[in-house]
Amino acid sequence: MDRVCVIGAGSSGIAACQVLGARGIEFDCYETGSEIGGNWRYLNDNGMSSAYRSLHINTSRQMMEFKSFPMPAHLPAYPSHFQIAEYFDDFVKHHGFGDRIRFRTEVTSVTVASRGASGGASGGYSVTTRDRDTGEEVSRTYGSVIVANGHHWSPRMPEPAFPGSFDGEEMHAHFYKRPERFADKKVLVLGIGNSACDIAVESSRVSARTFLAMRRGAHIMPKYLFGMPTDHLTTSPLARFAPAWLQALSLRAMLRLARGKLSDYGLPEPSHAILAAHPTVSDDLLTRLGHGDITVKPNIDRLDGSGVVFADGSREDVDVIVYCTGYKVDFPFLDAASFPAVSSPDNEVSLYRRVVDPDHPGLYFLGLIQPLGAIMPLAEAQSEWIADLVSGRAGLPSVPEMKAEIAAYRESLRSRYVKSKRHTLEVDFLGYQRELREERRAGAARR
Ligand SMILES: NC(=O)C1=CN([C@@H]2O[C@H](COP(=O)(O)OP(=O)(O)OC[C@H]3O[C@@H](n4cnc5c(N)ncnc54)[C@H](OP(=O)(O)O)[C@@H]3O)[C@@H](O)[C@H]2O)C=CC1
Repeated sequence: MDRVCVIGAGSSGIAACQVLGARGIEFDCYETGSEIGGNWRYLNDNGMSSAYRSLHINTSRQMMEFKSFPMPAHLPAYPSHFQIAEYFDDFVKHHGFGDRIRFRTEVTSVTVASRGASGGASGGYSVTTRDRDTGEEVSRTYGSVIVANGHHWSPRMPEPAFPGSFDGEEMHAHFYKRPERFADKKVLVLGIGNSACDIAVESSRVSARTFLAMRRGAHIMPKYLFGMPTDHLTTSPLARFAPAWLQALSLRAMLRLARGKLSDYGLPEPSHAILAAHPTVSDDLLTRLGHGDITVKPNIDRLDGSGVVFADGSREDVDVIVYCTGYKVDFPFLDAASFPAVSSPDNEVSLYRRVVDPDHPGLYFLGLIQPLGAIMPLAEAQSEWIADLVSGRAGLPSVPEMKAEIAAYRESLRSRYVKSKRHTLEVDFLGYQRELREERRAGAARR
């Protein structure tokens, strides 16, 4: 069996390492930074973590833990990034594969190798790495490559850029770490995703004024409903067996009961259905709005020197704009022309069951999903399927069948979600696990 290359030792990469190791599949894992944990390693020296000092995950501990190593019960329902990074360290120690990760080693290119170079069925892939300390570049050939470099690290600024010019400071959420920099300033936070809400809440505690501008409303979900983490309700037996419309209806009723109308807090009522957008989870936002410490605004219309003019024609003086406008799906080591399935500037991804590039046998993408829930257990389930494929325990359908599944998935996104570059990777936490289980069964039958 060919040796496997795993790119990245964040939460998805380490899930792959664990599964490959347990199946006796040889692998090398390359990580640009000095430690594991990816996004969850605050101030990661790979430069790719978007974590801020106060970050706590917004899915519950039970939702995010790996099946092969549950999170300790003493951790809170919503652990901090410090606790999550420590849990990942313990996960790697527990499974004993730390010595297989080559730290401070950046993958600079992955290209299709000439047929036979790896001894595998396909030609395999030539993976070039650069040692960050010595600068030494090495190329090795692998039959299979698992790409797990994350999709929340490459900042996406507003597109197109807003007209006009701004005299103050502009920054993307990726670079935000602590609120002190906003002390006594007039801060404008753009977006209504999870970064925008967390950053606006923090800013509102120290700033002179905080504005939160958005181009549409969002159904703000609390972290707790009826005394339990909200995602315990969304993975309850009702959610397991009820159709999507019934889940949405009951969630809407529960939110209305517990939280009231969003317009009561000064937020625009969303024009989309409740599960038609990636959830924005925040308890604190509504309180900060109620305290009058955050002022809601519509989208920016234009930048105007010392301030900003909004879509409703109002103008405010602003010192700092924080663009919480999401991230690009980005693979700097893949040439866009050679790997079009993952190279769309609009985050469109064409992968069979969100993992397999039909035109590149042996190339797998891990954790390249955006669940209504946590990525970690899904990356673990994807890794089990990839291990089936690598070890020959499962086979894939034909290329046309895979492309038909991709087209059907894209169509399902179009019909369900608000059109946005942030809704190209969405999967249902439970439904996607079911899908992978069925795929593994079907794959085994194809051998
Ligand atoms: N505590 C946690 O666990 C946290 C998790 N996260 C996760 O990280 C990921 C990234 O989140 P986030 O950084 O919030 O990014 P998102 O992509 O989720 O949200 C981007 C926001 O910016 C808006 N936007 C994009 N472009 C423009 C524009 N040109 N003009 C106006 N608005 C614009 C989007 O609006 P539209 O919908 O119209 O496109 C959306 O409201 C998500 O998966 C999120 O759940 C983030 C922070 C904390």
